[in-house]
Amino acid sequence: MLLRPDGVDLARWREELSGKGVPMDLARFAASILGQQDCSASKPQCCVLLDCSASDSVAATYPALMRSGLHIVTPNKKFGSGPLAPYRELREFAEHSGRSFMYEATVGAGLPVLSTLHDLLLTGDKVIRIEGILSGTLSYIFNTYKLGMRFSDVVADARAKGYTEPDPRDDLSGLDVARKVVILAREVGIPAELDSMGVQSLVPESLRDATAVGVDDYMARLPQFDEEMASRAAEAAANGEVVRYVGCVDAEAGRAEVVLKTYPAAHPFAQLSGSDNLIVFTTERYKDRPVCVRGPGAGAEVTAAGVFADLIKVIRSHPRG
Ligand SMILES: NC(=O)C1=CN([C@@H]2O[C@H](COP(=O)(O)OP(=O)(O)OC[C@H]3O[C@@H](n4cnc5c(N)ncnc54)[C@H](OP(=O)(O)O)[C@@H]3O)[C@@H](O)[C@H]2O)C=CC1
Ligand SMILES: N[C@@H](CC=O)C(=O)O
Repeated sequence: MLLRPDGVDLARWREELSGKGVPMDLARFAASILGQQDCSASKPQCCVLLDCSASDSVAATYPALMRSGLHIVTPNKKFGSGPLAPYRELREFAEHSGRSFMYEATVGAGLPVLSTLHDLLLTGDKVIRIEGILSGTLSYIFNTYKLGMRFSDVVADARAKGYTEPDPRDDLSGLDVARKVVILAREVGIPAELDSMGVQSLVPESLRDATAVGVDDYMARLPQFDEEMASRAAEAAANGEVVRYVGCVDAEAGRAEVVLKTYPAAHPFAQLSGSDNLIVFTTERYKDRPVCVRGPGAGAEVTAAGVFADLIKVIRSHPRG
């Protein structure tokens, strides 16, 4: 892993590294590693791929990289919510080979969501239901937006704060929440696939079709949705309700879904602030008073902390690689 020295400009640092032949594309880097000898045999130290991109092509290299001896730490949801068969194979390979696949930051960023779930399962608890506000971006938008504001301004603000995905369409379409729900559902044994998840988009058809335009064009077209959002929010407010985007895993029914619902203003989902996530685990052990994990669920600092904690765990549990 290469760490940028304090005070060095990112662009200049990148230029310097590529001048020294350091590959800056993770997928190409992966290919170059695979061209070498078995990583675990050739290097005594712990080798970890730290994928902090949102790239499908980097995620596709995980199985081969793990077979070559690397551990994988990532906040990237593409592999964990990708096709089920390779996902299961990688988890099984990791289990038998002692390689680690660590992905805490894929759900709730730095919040202990997956580790809490793992500990509940590890100690014999049975999950009944997982429900929550799983998007820092959508939470921020709903918590910040007030009548009279422009919806598009609040989205731009969330993007500037580093809460959105590299492509904010993933957040506004509900796809990012659906990915997190797939990851959670698989933890409790539901063979969830992203394609079969019912996802309700926050933005209208006309904007959803804008796949051909780039992110900046999309952001420029977003004000077209301002009026519709204002009338939707006004309607909910007139009924004393708020609109929230919620992911739900019903472990008993073996079902997972993402829904846009209205809640009374006193509901815990309506009481959040900023980019807060709130994940509620109802289990056999915690049936009457479920376990709740709450806190900021997006942003560079908290996400980096989640990734770093995973990295430290890998290094500690594999001191010799
Ligand atoms: N932002 C957040 O709050 C959270 C993010 N995540 C996840 O973290 C990941 C990163 O998100 P975020 O930091 O917000 O996104 P950014 O767009 O800020 O950063 C992504 C980085 O990945 C780099 N990148 C993309 N493809 C490659 C590649 N093939 N090889 C090397 N570098 C590459 C990009 O470089 P370049 O700019 O040159 O393209 C960019 O620097 C995503 O998977 C996201 O889902 C998870 C939890 C919270
Ligand atoms: N874009 C995501 C970032 C974390 O996964 C979000 O808003 O929650």
